[in-house]
Amino acid sequence: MAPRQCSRCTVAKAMLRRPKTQEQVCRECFFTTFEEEVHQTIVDNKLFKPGERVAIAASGGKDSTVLAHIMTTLNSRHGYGLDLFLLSIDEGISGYRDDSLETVKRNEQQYGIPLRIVSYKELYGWTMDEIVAQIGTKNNCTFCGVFRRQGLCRSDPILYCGVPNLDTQALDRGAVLAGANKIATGHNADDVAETVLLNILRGDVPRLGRCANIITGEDSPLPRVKPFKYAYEKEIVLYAYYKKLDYFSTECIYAPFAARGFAREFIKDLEAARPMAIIDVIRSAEDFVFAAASEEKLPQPRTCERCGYISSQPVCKACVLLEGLNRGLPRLGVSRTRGRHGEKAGLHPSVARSDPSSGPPGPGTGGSEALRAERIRRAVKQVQISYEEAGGT
Ligand SMILES: Nc1ncnc2c1ncn2[C@@H]1O[C@H](COP(=O)(O)OP(=O)(O)OP(=O)(O)O)[C@@H](O)[C@H]1O
Repeated sequence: MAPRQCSRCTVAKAMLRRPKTQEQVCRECFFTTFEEEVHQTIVDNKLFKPGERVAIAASGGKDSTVLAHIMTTLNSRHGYGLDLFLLSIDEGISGYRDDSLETVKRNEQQYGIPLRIVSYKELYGWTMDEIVAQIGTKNNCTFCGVFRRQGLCRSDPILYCGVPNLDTQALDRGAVLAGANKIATGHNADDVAETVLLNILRGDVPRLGRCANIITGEDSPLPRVKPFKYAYEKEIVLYAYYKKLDYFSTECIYAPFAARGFAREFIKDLEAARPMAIIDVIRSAEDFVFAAASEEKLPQPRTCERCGYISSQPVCKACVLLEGLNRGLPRLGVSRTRGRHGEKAGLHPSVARSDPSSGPPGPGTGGSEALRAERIRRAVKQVQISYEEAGGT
């Protein structure tokens, strides 16, 4: 049987089936299509303006490494006129972040753009290793998520809501110190779809209205953008693999199950049944129309009276957490988010407590693993049947 030709160039041999579109393409066409789709996202959504100084939030992981590679490629190919640099937050997690920072240091050389590293230790006086020694591994993601940026960390996905600049954030501080106008993060389509789903499950309409935004904090001095909003995680991995990019692939040692949260597994199952489901979840969120009243429920940004950074409260969450650490009361402020929705909504406290924002969505939360797996299997089966019934192939 003759080898199948690339459906794009129709000359070269097809080497892979694109996870997003199922097209069979050669490697070169995969690279150019992937890059040009990101370029189109950037152009269509006016993510950057010429002359801007852009911090690429670089963890050393696959998403931000591919982002750094693509941003430098597109910046020179299409003449964006951006002043790019890598910005890394060193949370102080030995055996994890120190190793991934070594990768980012090599990326600095490989992509020829400067690197700025900002540490929790210098900003807050504490490393995550020291915090974990105080608080243990149950609520540690709350500290990390708040200090880095509420919700940048996937292990605390419920919080990465797209609400701009509500708390003291290491990335913001680092970006301000380095004179940036914008921060670009490696959040991908799977991350966004997962957040949409979590906000639906949680009934958090105000956040649902914003979580699919490609730009957050548009009116602030330091907006954040997600150039990979429509890029599938699988394609990012394939891109990094075929391009032989240098990235770090270990999960955080303090949240080893973080990437296996319920919503993430569900999104993966939906994708397996119908690849465009990820985009459809995002598009649904984009097209929701919300009552004006739901916006009013979001806390309005103000200035923290202690540190001066933008906060939703008189004293920002980072300052509350820090105060607890410094007073030897590390739990101070940790459980404040509990009941914010469930108990206020009149739910029984035991139901409200299953609110996943109170901890990383590891396998242990809210029912046994077997029950959860069964629920997912049933839900996916329903999707498959209705999809087939609808004439899907
Ligand atoms: N320590 C860090 N320093 C700088 N940016 C970070 C850091 N951690 C996360 N980010 C930014 O937040 C995005 C989402 O972070 P998350 O923890 O969900 O990791 P991820 O999806 O595995 O991404 P990556 O593969 O880039 O690590 C990253 O793509 C990156 O842009």
